[in-house]
Amino acid sequence: MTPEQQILDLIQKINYYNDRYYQDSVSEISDFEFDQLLNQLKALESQYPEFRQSDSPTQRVGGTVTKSFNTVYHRYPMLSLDNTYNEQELRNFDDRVRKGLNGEAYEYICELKFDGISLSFTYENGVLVRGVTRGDGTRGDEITNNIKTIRTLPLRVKAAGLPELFEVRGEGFMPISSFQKLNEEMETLGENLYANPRNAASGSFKLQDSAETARRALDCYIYSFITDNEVFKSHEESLLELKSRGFNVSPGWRKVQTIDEVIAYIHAWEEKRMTLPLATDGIVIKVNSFEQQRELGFTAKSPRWAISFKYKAENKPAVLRSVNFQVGRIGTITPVANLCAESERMLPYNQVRGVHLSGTYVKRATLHNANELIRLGIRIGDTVFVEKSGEIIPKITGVDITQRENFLTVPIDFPVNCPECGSPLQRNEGEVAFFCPNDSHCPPQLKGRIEHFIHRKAMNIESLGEGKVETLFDINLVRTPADLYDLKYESLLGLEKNILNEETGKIKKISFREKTVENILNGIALSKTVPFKNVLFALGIRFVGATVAEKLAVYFKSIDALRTASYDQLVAVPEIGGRIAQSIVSYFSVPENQLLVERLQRAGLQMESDEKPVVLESNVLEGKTFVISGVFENFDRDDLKDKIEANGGRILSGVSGKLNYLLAGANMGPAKLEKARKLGVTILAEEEFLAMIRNK
Ligand SMILES: NC(=O)c1ccc[n+]([C@@H]2O[C@H](COP(=O)([O-])OP(=O)(O)OC[C@H]3O[C@@H](n4cnc5c(N)ncnc54)[C@H](O)[C@@H]3O)[C@@H](O)[C@H]2O)c1
Ligand SMILES: [Zn+2]
Repeated sequence: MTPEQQILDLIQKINYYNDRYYQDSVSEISDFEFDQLLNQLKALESQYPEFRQSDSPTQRVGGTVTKSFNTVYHRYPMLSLDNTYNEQELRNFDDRVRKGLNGEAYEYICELKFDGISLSFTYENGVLVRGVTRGDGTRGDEITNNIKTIRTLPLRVKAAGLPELFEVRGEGFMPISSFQKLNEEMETLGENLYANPRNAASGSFKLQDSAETARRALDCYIYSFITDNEVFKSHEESLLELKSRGFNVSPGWRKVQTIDEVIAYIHAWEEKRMTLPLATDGIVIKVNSFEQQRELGFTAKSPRWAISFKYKAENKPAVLRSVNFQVGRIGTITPVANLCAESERMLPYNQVRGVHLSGTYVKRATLHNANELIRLGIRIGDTVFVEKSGEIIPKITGVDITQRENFLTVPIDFPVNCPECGSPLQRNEGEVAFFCPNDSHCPPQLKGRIEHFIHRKAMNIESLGEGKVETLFDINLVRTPADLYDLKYESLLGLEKNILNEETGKIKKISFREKTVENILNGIALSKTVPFKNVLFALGIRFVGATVAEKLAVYFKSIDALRTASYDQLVAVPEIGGRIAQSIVSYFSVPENQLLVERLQRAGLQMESDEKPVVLESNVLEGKTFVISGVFENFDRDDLKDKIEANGGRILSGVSGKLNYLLAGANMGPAKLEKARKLGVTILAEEEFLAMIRNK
């Protein structure tokens, strides 16, 4: 490859990973690997400046804005930070600072680098008015409703002594405990898991449904204060002031005088950060004086007065003792490695503690699927390398072949039969995972189906959560979701079970007391009013997630129409592809499933829907956006919304510069009207709107 091709090739790769990371909240490679690609590109660009591209990822902030939110221009650009993984480069940074400041004395502030997403909050007269993501650094997504779910973020602060308009910035993050809870939930729902808390935070701050964002218990640390005119002299002063005004400033920061002290701070936190309730991926070092920050200035992508030091994920040897094959809710087989420290190789497995890695002892790591076993080429008895991705989830990264001379190793046999029910395993063409096809009798699949059924997004029987389903399942009281509707007070009262958590070794006692039983039965009774689309989702048909279930419910309107639909009828539904259609046809061809649906029908669940599909009347409003406000004569608001959509228009949630029309009824708020006028949005009366759609 010529250097030019190499440069173009790297740019293409980096752009791809950037898109996955910032838009889809997915990391396909580790941060370290990503940063190495970026460094290769930097090196090539400085060696061959003639091939440098003006829009190279070395020259700009990696993120973008999305179509799902209002785009807002930042008053002050939101930049990235230069980063390094080694101390020598940190000393080089210090040299540049010293030269840049011509021998003036200077101080640094060291802070933890929180692993989440960068957010900007604007306050007017002390009131929080806007929250925006970093986006591409110049423009971001306005996610005000979502950031208002952060409990530690003050909606109002004492304005005395502060400018009328100011901005604070911080890192929005998902605490590790929320992250683990969220992933457990995603697993029950059969959805893709988040690889780390950063990706989970990024995905959760950008949800359309703020109520769901609120449930995910996000948080934010504030680390900067920005205004037009200088209020504080230094970063230190602003941190202290932010704290005293009620902002959530992380207490770990420290002022130091020399780069050696910076390095000592880095060492001090390397292990200690693992005990924090959130993920951190390094340290940020900032020149303290604002005056000096201005002297040093910025590059196109980052300030010259700051740098981040990123910790390389700790990687340690471990011994692969055995592999378990777990059966998931939809029958997927996942190999899981049982590990121990090298010094524990000879201990019986129930006495091992595991490898100490990034703050905890690790005994297990997922191996994902059969292909991963082949890719790694590992054998039982091997010495393998383990690290935690995003410092949370342990993963095997490779094998130390040299150790094979010293220890006996044996190949891993991927099972041919389901370890739980003995059925021969299958694998669909083009998929990596093997699965157990016995979905009507395989115990973990049956139990998983019930857990999915009662989930908040399905039948919402939350009173049955946390081990109760397991209890009822194990004593054969509930083997299918339909059994829930036959439960009696007397058969539940007094039941008890101790459940062992294999990871922590702790035992949890589940007991069914009067109040519990009442709650359970009430929850079950209430679930009979849950709409058809939820019931359909609750059945847990493969590939029928919540969105697909809603589409099917709107289109077919009843379970009877759906279960008799042919493959051809199904693929004729917009956005329903062959894979989903096939899965639905197979589902309803299984006698157990037919019986289940009949029993649920008899129990009185909602098996019909009255939701109207959007029938397109015209496209006169195509590409036009609307906000509806106030009261109308001929329509209620839902009708209006339907009308707009039926004619190709789109509804936005708030007035912004991007909006085309504000549809104004009687009694609408003057503030909204005023804002629309200011932004030059066309204001429509009901009559004018009717004329528009009559002209189609
Ligand atoms: N794995 C992948 O596929 C992939 C893809 C793209 C980017 N990345 C990672 O993301 C990095 C680039 O992202 P970036 O531009 O956001 O840089 P960054 O995350 O390395 O550093 C800048 C960010 O740090 C955050 N930050 C946390 N604590 C802070 C504090 N105390 N003070 C100031 N800022 C603080 C801010 O959000 C700021 O925007 C890359 O270096 C790479 O590691 C990974
Ligand atoms: Zn099975």
